[in-house]
Amino acid sequence: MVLQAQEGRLTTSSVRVLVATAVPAERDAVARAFAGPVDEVRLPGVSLHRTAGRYDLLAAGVGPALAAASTATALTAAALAGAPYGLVVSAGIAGGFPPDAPVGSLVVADEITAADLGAETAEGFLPVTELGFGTVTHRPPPALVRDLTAALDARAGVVLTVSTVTGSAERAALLRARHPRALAEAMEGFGVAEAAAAHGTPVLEIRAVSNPVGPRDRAAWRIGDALAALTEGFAGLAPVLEKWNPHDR
Ligand SMILES: O=C(O)c1cccc(C(=O)CC[C@H]2O[C@@H](n3cnc4c(=O)[nH]cnc43)[C@H](O)[C@@H]2O)c1
Repeated sequence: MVLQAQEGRLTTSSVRVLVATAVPAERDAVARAFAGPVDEVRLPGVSLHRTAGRYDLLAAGVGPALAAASTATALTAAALAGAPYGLVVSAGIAGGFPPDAPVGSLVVADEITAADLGAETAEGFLPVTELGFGTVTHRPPPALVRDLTAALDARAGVVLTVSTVTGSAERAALLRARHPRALAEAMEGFGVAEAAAAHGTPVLEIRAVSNPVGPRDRAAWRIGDALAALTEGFAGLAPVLEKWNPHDR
């Protein structure tokens, strides 16, 4: 690892970054932000696209379980090779809660929260934490979230992880009532964050909004616009990471 003096502080200039998207189209949108060739690295169970710089891109699968399994595989392989990642980024398109996260906008998670991990009871939904288990929220490094939000002209807030895409105004309102700071919902962030936490690795979630959270209208999803916003977001991420001190949590 190369340590450099920057504005009087020591920063790490060679943190390796694992970016986990759900599908190859999202992974390729991230790749377009980086110049130079991309090499394929095959591991048991997953395949990485390695950029000329410090980024390994992984199409980790749809949903929190497969995303966690794929991310854990990549993290373990890197650790065993003696080249662990210093940061994991969950990235892709997402539903945005109107009016705070409009279609085409970028959201950086300051909390990554599993919205449906718990139990329905007569008194309503209880998260697993209230049942005495585990966790439902991971918090990315606040300084990095702040700097990225400013650099990307993005919004910072809670990004929910759901196993079922919201398809009604009622469900959208219920989620917002339970999570008033929620800006977006997607299906992988919490799984990716659980894998990162198991390795003691900081995590980010960056989402480009392709559709409003609410009544299902799949034909209206602006996937192309969201993928373009994702590419732009990752182009802006690199300079912020250059300055990031991983010890600033
Ligand atoms: O059909 C395509 O060309 C295409 C290109 C890129 C991505 C997709 C997906 O379907 C990605 C699925 C992925 O998107 C997230 N997502 C997007 N909107 C929502 C939502 O409203 N609620 C929950 N998740 C959403 C999610 O992370 C999915 O895994 C297709």
